[in-house]
Amino acid sequence: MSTIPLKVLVDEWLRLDRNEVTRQEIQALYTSGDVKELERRLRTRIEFGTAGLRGKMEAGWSRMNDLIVIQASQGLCAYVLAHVSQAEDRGVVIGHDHRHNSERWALLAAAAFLNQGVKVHLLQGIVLTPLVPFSIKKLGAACGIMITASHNPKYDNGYKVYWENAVQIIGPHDKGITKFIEHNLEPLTWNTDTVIMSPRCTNSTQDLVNGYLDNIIGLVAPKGLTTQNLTFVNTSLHGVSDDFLSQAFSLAGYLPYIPVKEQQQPDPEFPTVSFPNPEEQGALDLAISTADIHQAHYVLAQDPDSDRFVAAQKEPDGHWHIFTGDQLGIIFAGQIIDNLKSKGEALTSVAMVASTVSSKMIAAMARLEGFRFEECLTGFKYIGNTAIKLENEGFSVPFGYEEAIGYMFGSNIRDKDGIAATIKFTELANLLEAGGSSVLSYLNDLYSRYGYFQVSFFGSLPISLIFILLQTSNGYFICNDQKIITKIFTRLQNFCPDLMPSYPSRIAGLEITQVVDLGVGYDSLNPPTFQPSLPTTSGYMIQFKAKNKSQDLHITLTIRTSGTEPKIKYYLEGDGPNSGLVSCLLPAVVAELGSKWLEAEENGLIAG
Ligand SMILES: O=P([O-])(O)O[C@H]1O[C@H](COP(=O)(O)O)[C@@H](O)[C@H](O)[C@H]1O
Ligand SMILES: [Mg+2]
Repeated sequence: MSTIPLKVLVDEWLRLDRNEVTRQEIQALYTSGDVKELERRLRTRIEFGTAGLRGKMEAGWSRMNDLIVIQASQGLCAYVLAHVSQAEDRGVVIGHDHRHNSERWALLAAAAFLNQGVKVHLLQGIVLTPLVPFSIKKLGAACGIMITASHNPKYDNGYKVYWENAVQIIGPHDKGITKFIEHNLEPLTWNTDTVIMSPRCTNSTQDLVNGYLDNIIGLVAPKGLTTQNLTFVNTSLHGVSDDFLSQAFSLAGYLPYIPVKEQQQPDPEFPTVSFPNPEEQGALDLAISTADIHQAHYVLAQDPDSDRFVAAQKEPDGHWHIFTGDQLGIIFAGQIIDNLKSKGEALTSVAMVASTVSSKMIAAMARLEGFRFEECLTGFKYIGNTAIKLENEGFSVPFGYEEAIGYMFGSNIRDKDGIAATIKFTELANLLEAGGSSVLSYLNDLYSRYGYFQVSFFGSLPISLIFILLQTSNGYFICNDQKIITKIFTRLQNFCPDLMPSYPSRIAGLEITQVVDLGVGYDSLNPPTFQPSLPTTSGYMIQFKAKNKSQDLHITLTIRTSGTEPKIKYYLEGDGPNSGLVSCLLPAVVAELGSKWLEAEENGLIAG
């Protein structure tokens, strides 16, 4: 589209779009001569990112709207018909969350599939994301769609796509589907009125929800084995989880949790949080104050589409410890390994998966316990597909995780699941309570068994009291301008203009010893091909390893562009024999990353 005159793009939009609101948006921008905004909206087409299509709900090819949903569904349907056997009758599973437009887009997607003769398994009512992969597997469907923007701001919405293996799509399907979308741009139907009445549209939502909950209950010990002395507060962050979680608690035999009333019901306006992302600082404030009022022991939280999970524990001094994504990953891995060991099961045929930007603690556990650990690219689609690959090699894969508070349990859902994680966490907390312990103590126990890993910073201040050998510090910079992002990464790839490629050679007094650029497929330590062991990824992603020989300090620093939000994310892990030095080093690395590498001030980046 790069050479097409803007007027042609405007005319094409007005020719195809039948939604009066979005038509008017483009018309008004054209009438007022807002070329800049029209360029932003119409010059490029929205692409599959970390979790499908995701963007602002407004008119334009680069945004989320009716036309984009129809075109994406038509292209996906044609691609599935061409690549999946018996796709017509196996059908597509379609679910949606509670966001503005979500139900309408689920129906538009359903209409597109029905129009091409493909059966639709419509999950009716508001559902949670993990129900889609569960249903695909249960029904043997050909693919699945979930309309959600997960944790993004209220103005956004999205379109997650699952393949027949019930995992979100990766290459080559993402590129293949994109091509098919480009060949199916002419909308064939806008009619959603007949979808539900169609004989090819089935509704077994209640059975599927029951099966989904049974599956989760199957992950925990039978009723009656836990004490009930603990009080839990749960927040759904205005998302979809409460209905499902309350049922799961009851089926598991747990006493009901105390919901954060103001955030309990699905609300597309997300009125009490500016970002409904449980990873954001402050997102748990209301839950924590509710927990204080009720003298609760733990706070539990799911993200709005209920595929992610976070928790906090009240410490004896009254301070709340919010577990990081890596800490929860380590805790769940420990819980599963301990459980398998208590049953006398051999661990040699067990495998676990984590993304390459997650802590390496599970690798340390795997070495000591003798199970297999495999890392993969960022994004749960890679974790799910890696788990299936390992299963095909004969391993059982009871757990996988990513630092972005995503956890996968058992083999029936190869995706992260906030309800399953909440139930497993609650089971563990109750079990530990029976032995006079707590989840935080259990984490410390795991540190001393397997090594000392800890996320320990609040801003730049170390807050952990745990003795640390290896520490991580993750964060991000907000950047809304793609051109600035390109400029920043191009500069990093050409740091010394005389050398090609030439990445930075030092940071915070450490010497860079290895650069792996997964955006271009380059590993400085793998001559002569310089091919990295992980595949290349769309967007930017560069991993640096650095060391200070004299003080025996090491860091791994990964910088990447988010595929769901306008952010440059960084993931930093450091180790050395002197934990005090590591504690001082990490903020110094973050500071230099911001000021010198990313030139945050000059580029108008906002640190998160
Ligand atoms: O939004 P969710 O809960 O589906 O989560 C999605 O986005 C997260 C953030 O991705 P990024 O770092 O590219 O922004 C990913 O970690 C996750 O795998 C993906 O499923
Ligand atoms: Mg989510």
